Amino acid sequence: MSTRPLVEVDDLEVHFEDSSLVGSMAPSWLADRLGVADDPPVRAVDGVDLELGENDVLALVGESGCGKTTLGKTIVGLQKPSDGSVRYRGDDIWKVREGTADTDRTFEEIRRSLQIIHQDPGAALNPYRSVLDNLAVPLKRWHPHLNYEERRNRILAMLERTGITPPEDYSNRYVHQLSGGEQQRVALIRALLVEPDVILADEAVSALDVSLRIGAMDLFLEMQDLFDTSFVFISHDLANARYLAGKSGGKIAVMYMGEIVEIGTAEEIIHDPQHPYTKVLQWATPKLDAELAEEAMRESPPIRKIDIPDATNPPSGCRFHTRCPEAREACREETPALYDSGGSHRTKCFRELEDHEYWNSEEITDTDADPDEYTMDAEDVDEGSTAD
Ligand SMILES: Nc1ncnc2c1ncn2[C@@H]1O[C@H](COP(=O)(O)OP(=O)(O)OP(=O)(O)O)[C@@H](O)[C@H]1O
Repeated sequence: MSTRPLVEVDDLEVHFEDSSLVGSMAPSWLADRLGVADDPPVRAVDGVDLELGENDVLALVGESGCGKTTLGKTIVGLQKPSDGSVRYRGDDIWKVREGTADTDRTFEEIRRSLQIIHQDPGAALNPYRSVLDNLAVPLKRWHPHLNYEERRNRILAMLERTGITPPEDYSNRYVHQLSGGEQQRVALIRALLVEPDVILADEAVSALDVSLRIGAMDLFLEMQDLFDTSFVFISHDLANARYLAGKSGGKIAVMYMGEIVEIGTAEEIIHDPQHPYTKVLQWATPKLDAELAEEAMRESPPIRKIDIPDATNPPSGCRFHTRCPEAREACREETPALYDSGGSHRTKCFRELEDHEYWNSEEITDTDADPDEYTMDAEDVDEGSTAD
């Protein structure tokens, strides 16, 4: 059996020409007049290295706009990298797509193997067709040899497995007649029916009521285990990431301004966070640890400034230095790498290096943040979300 990772992300960059939305459509004189002709690109993903194994779980977490969706879409081949590569079983996805890879693998095979579930499950389903008709679509495309009866049997079996019972009854209902939770299950079945190796679930549980969220996450993990599928979960909520990575033995990757700043197991990230930004996320997720919640909320946020810098012009050195309470002059001047923090834990911070000049350089200080100004969207999950 190959020990090669299922997906390898190597020095990945996705930069969006911000001006392209206007500039590409407008004549150059108009782009010049609008002042968008030479706008720097948005660095949505900027130098990310990652590996995803077979039957693996990765939870990508970070605040809005940090690049989670762009990275996720690039991992499953829906977004073209500006630089770097994403390889599926050793083959560069975009080279395969463009016909320049030295392989027998087709892009169709890669597309089938890498699936996505959106935040709004209804978006991927036709509300005015029955559940059966909706679920027949991927089967017809990827398993054209199946006849009607075989397709129906597979769909009914999947409905039953995911708790949508009685399946005969549900299969005839229109999608718009289903609850949000039921639609999410149908979207999951739709992705699983093509037997993918990886499913990207982009904020797939965020839209659900808190009471349904744990059940939905449990179902994802059960299906992940049952079908030996790897999952990349995107969440702005560290509590969800903790639950998903903790229960599956997977990893959490914390993103900030297009970069992964810390990666490790749920235990490492939650109980031993090293990066100052991860500590901010933890502070902003009060229900993460009920015992510490009250105490933490009384404290000031572990951050100097609330505003996220401009993604077209990220700060020099460590991108978090403008907000980091631990920042020193060295952080402004030099860019940290992901350093070994023990085990599978890696942290992009000079504080991991005992002998780095960081320790002798001057502290960066400015105004303290007011806790009431802190606006990060910290959605709660209930007590049951505590993963051990
Ligand atoms: N097609 C695009 N064209 C230009 N800029 C884009 C495009 N897609 C994303 N961006 C920008 O790239 C950055 C990262 O966006 P992305 O959606 O990946 O972040 P995110 O962490 O998933 O955010 P959210 O949690 O709000 O979905 C943002 O500044 C966003 O405005």
